[in-house]
Amino acid sequence: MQSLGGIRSWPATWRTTTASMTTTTTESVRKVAQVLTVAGSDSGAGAGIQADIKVCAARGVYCASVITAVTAQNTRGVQSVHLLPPDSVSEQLKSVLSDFEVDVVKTGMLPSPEIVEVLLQNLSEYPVRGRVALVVDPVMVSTSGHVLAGSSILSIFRERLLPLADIITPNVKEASALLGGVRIQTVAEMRSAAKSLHQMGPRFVLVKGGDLPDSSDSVDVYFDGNEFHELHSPRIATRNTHGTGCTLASCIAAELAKGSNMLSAVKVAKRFVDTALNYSKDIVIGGGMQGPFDHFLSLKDPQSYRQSTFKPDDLFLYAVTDSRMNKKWNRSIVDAVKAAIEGGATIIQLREKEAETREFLEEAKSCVDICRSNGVCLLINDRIDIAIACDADGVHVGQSDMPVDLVRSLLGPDKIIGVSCKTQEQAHQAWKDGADYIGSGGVFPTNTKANNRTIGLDGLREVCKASKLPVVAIGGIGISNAESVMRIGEPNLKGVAVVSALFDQECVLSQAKKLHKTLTESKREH
Ligand SMILES: Nc1ncnc2c1ncn2[C@@H]1O[C@H](COP(=O)(O)OP(=O)(O)OP(=O)(O)O)[C@@H](O)[C@H]1O
Ligand SMILES: Cc1ncc(CO)c(N)n1
Ligand SMILES: [Mg+2]
Repeated sequence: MQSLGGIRSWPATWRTTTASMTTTTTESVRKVAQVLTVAGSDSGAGAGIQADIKVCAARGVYCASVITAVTAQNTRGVQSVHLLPPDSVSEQLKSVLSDFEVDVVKTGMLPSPEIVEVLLQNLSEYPVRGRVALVVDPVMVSTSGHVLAGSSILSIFRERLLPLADIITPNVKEASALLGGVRIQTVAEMRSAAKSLHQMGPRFVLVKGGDLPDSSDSVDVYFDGNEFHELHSPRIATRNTHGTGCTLASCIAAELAKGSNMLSAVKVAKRFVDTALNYSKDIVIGGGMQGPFDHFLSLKDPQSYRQSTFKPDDLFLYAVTDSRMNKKWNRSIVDAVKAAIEGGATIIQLREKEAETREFLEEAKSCVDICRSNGVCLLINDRIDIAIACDADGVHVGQSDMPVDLVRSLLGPDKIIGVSCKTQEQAHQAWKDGADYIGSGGVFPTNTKANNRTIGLDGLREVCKASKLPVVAIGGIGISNAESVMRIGEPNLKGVAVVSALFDQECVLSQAKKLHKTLTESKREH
């Protein structure tokens, strides 16, 4: 198989040629993998064009769309189907194929022989970029039993479209229809159907077994003309399987567009469908028998959204946990966090250098619940993986941890990122990289952090002056000296972060209350 380009990025000199001149620019260009889906619109957005675009986006591939039909569909079934005129389909195809560098064309609902004809015509006029380029999902009947493409398309499919296809992905009913109605009720019959379909000309065949009766596994049969592969996954008990077929085919197309070989693309796609079904097995969208699922693995219960978005004033009394201190005082992280919040902490950071990952994750999840129900943000020190896994509000990183811009790209735009800065240069960089706040210190000598240079109140003032970001002071701060810190009077110094002053104490609650009082008084005075 010829390999495809995939995502290419080259920073080298780029030459653009126009009719009148040649310019040389050193700007880098980033080519992206591109799929074109030719399919029907599903108003319920679980299948069809809408699914295809979501899958490609989820897989990091651009997806252009040519609409062949507009269906009125929901989770109860298909209410109507409106075919677009073949001329309109043809215009859409020309627009995309004449302009975009399409790597892979994926077809879904092709509801009439005339529409297949204009597709074939355009594919011959505008060869696509990759030569492994055509994924045909021969959509015919919806799971609810509605005909999306009738028997009139069978002969043009068999004779002209399938021979051009790199892969076809029929479900058992579609495989049966293409083969003139043969019985397909077992994996053995799926294998024999795959073989017969291969003789119609596609390079690879995947017969999907989502609708195979009485199977505890969901089995798909792949045939490359030589060898069979059975792809098994446990059948997921869910009503949300609408659009699995479109999703599988689009994911195959997306992986091919990135340069994958066919078998790897199919395996990734199967795993993607499986993961998405599992993630969304209990979501409720619509009142009918077959619901859509979540291609981005990110739909959430409205209750679970972050209660409070970050405000600079949240840095006022910033509590940072420490496992050694909790051990020493024989309390859990969860109890420490509860007491700190009750005493007035306005933001929490879990800084657990010694905890085992599994244990830390469980504790972090409990802390997220506590913080969220109190409207207090929870950050994780350094461990981006834990922050993602427990859906914390953000992370705090040091200068030798993962760079802030990379953290931002991993966590997305709405998570909080704080970064420790000792110098003006670091403060400038924090702003450029998209941090939300700066932690600056150690202001005073501290035992909590070994080999940590003390910057003093002067150093803190410099960092504040160098940045537009809100700053929280850290290092050796407690009830006795918090006021002297706040007195430096820089407008972006929003509060103090404390470790020992709260957690290396017998009673976290009373220390938090005292510190909160001190800070409130010093705020009133300045
Ligand atoms: N309940 C399930 N659990 C796990 N995998 C499933 C389940 N249902 C379908 N699949 C998988 O989803 C993919 C699509 O298969 P299916 O046979 O349902 O296609 P389809 O009928 O064309 O889909 P649709 O018409 O609903 O879009 C296959 O890889 C199949 O194994
Ligand atoms: C538009 C459209 N395409 C494909 C399918 C198959 O799931 C569907 N239900 N609707
Ligand atoms: Mg199905």
